[in-house]
Amino acid sequence: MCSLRLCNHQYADAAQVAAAAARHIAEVAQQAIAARGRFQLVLAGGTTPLAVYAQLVAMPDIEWARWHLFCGDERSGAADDPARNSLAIEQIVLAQQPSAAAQWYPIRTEIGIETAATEYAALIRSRLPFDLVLLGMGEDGHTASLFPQQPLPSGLVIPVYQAPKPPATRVSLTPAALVATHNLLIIITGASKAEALARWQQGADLPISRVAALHQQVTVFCDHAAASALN
Ligand SMILES: O=C1O[C@H](COP(=O)(O)O)[C@@H](O)[C@H](O)[C@H]1O
Repeated sequence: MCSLRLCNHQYADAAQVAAAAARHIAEVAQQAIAARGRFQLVLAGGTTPLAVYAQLVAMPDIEWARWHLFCGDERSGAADDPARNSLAIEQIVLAQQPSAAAQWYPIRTEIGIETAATEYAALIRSRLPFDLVLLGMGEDGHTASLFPQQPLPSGLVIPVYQAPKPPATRVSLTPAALVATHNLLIIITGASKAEALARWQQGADLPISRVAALHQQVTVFCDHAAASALN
């Protein structure tokens, strides 16, 4: 058990976090499909979740044709830009599990971030609530493309300008959209995240803490390295 109240599952390393997160997601998927006939999953960007996705596609008994895959945020660029979160998801998930492709909803930043944000808001409005939103956390406490020192956004999806982490222009689901979900799972690994995780524990006003505070039951999986500065 980790001492951050919300960090309720601590594992030895990033590989164990990925395995546990994949098991958790698969369990929630089974329950959602039994209850509602489909599983609506919002995928996190960045590098941390890639090992989770690799674990998921290798799992037997997953009904990929019933999985509906959304993105929590996207970086601007062409669809095949290596910086795009969607490209990694397509290469890891859809290349292995093509039956999920018909229910795959990337944020199309190639059409421009304002238009893409408007388009994605219209798409998800009719799909809420999600079944599970998966989030990572950056070294500055950002999550999705919600960065510190930005005004609290309204609506469901926003264009982001001047992000401190490249690329500067992005599209992000807002806190209101990210918490419109039955389950919220946050994964945090590595020593480079330790300071931000400790700041969250101490009550700092970070995007990750703002989002987590809006959901009643947040699950956080972290590894020992990320938890190393917690009290
Ligand atoms: O830019 C982003 O960063 C965060 C954290 O990424 P990671 O590589 O440190 O895991 C990620 O959660 C977000 O979706 C992404 O666009």
